[in-house]
This record gives sequence, C-alpha cells and structure tokens, in this order.
Amino acid sequence: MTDTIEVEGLVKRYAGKAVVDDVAFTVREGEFFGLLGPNGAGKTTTLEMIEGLREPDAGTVRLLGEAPWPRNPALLPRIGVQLQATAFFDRLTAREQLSTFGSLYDAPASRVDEMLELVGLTDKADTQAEKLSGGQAQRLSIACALVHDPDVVFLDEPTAALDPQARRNLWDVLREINARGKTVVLTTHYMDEAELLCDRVAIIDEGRILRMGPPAELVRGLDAPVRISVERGALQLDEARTLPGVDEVSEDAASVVLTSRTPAPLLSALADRDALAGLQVRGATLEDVFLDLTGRAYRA
Ligand SMILES: Nc1ncnc2c1ncn2[C@@H]1O[C@H](COP(=O)(O)OP(=O)(O)OP(=O)(O)O)[C@@H](O)[C@H]1O
Repeated sequence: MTDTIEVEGLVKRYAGKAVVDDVAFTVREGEFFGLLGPNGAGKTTTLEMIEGLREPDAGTVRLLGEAPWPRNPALLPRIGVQLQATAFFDRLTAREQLSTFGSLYDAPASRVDEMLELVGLTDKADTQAEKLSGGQAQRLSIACALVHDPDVVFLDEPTAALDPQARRNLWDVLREINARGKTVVLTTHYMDEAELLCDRVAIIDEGRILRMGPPAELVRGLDAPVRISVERGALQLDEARTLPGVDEVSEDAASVVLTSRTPAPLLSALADRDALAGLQVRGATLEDVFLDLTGRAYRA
C-alpha cells in the first residue's frame, strides 16, 4: 500500500507555545486513521495543516504526494474536508446544498442522490438545512465533503454533540465510506469511537503523539488484567480465590468479580463448576492506555 499522507516534524506555535510539537505519522491508502486526544490536544491544528488550511511553523506534510501549503489547487478535487463548525448556504434544501457543492467540482448530478442515500437523508432531500436535527446536519456536511468523490476524507470530530443513537448511525456511514475505498482521517475525543472505527490511532496530548498503532495492539501492550464477573451466588468467594489464574476476588451487590491476567483457564474452571451465570468479561480499553501513558484519567 502507498502512503496517502506523510507528516514529519510538524510544529505549530501560538504565542511561543507549541500546540503541535514535532508530530510525525503516515496514513496508508484506504486506511481509517484516527487522531485521538482530549480537548485542546492539537488535533484540529494538525488536521488543518495537513489539509492546507494552516501554515506549519516547521516540518513537512505530503498529501497524495503533494505539498498542501501554500494552497495547492491540484489537491482540492481529491480531498474532502468536514470542519468542526458546519456552514451551509442560507435557506437551501439538503439536495440544493449538495448540488451547489457538487457543481463547484463538476460532479455529475447523479452523485447528489447517491450521497443523500449514503448518509440516510433521502427523505430529507427537500428540507432546508437549518431545519435538520444536529445528527442530520452532521450527515449532510459529510455528504457535502464527499459529493465530488475525493480520495481522502478528513472529518473533524464529526460525532461531537450527537446523542448516542445518532453517533451509532453516523459510525455506520463512516464505515461505509471507508469500505468504498476512501482513506479516512478522523479526529475524535471519544475513545470508544476510535477503538471501534480506526485501523490505527495516534493518541495525542499537549501537542505530542504519545503512542500510535491499532487500538487492539495498544490495549494488549498494557498487560492489564481482565475483569470477569458472574452473578452473586454463582460462586462462593473462598472457592473463587482457589481457581487457576485468579489475581483478585471482590464482590458487590450483584456480582462476584475476579481479575486475571490468564483468563482462559479461569473461564474453563468456572464452566466446570457451572458458575457462568451472568458472565461478563471486560478487558482494558484505550482509556486505560491513556491513563498508563499520562498518569491521569481521560477526560474528553
Ligand atoms: N488561532 C489560534 N490562536 C491561538 N491559539 C490557538 C489557535 N488555534 C488553536 N489554538 C490553541 O491550540 C491548542 C490546540 O487546539 P486544537 O483546536 O488543535 O485542539 P483540539 O485537539 O482539536 O481540541 P478540540 O477537541 O477542543 O477542538 C489549544 O490550546 C488552542 O487554544
């Protein structure tokens, strides 16, 4: 696979302070890549330097083999950009917004209906943009970023401020976009979202990339224990402590909780005792990775 984005030694300073501090990564063609970090970590600034919207103070960016800064018109038809604050044209319907964006790039008219369908807005085609719900407006702005059929799509916190159901709907749309072969770069402060969607994530904090890799690999690298819980009463505490692979045993009102770094023999022993009622198994998450890297709990 070829590299769609190459970033090296990227720096942006405001008032002498580096808000993006020596950032380097590559994104491969067709990859779903996430920049993950708390508010103010430098995600948007990094993204905008890659998109050619802000000038870096140092470092290099290659996007589809070209330099995005100074403004590079050759890149515009090949990239789709969804900014954090969405602006639509006044009083145009969803369909009209899309055809207006599409006409800037000579996109065929058939793309408009195709994009409405992709983001699930076919039945809102004739609704004015300002009358759409938050989630529908986000989906329309993603459709606008895609209407000219770009190779790379940049999405800046597309699910911020959406309710849980709208976020899930949007995740399906984002997966579908990537499945159609687009390279997707997403910023998010939601750990679960990054874990679910991204092939690889860069965890960024105070302008620096702390760790990068596939979410599952980052989590596995932690060597954190697995928490296994079963219904209270399924197992006596004394017996639980004797099971193979158990590190700790505790109990709350509803469950017996066992932690283990070698869960396979423990699960098998629970099965032998017919003590699997209400079974839940929880591994570490990216939040634990963040805690491990920074020493502080993750607050989006
Ligand atoms: N034009 C600017 N002038 C001065 N400071 C800025 C400017 N743009 C961003 N910053 C600062 O740079 C830091 C990084 O901002 P950035 O928007 O890149 O963070 P982020 O990770 O995208 O956060 P969020 O999730 O809140 O958008 C913040 O401290 C912000 O206040």
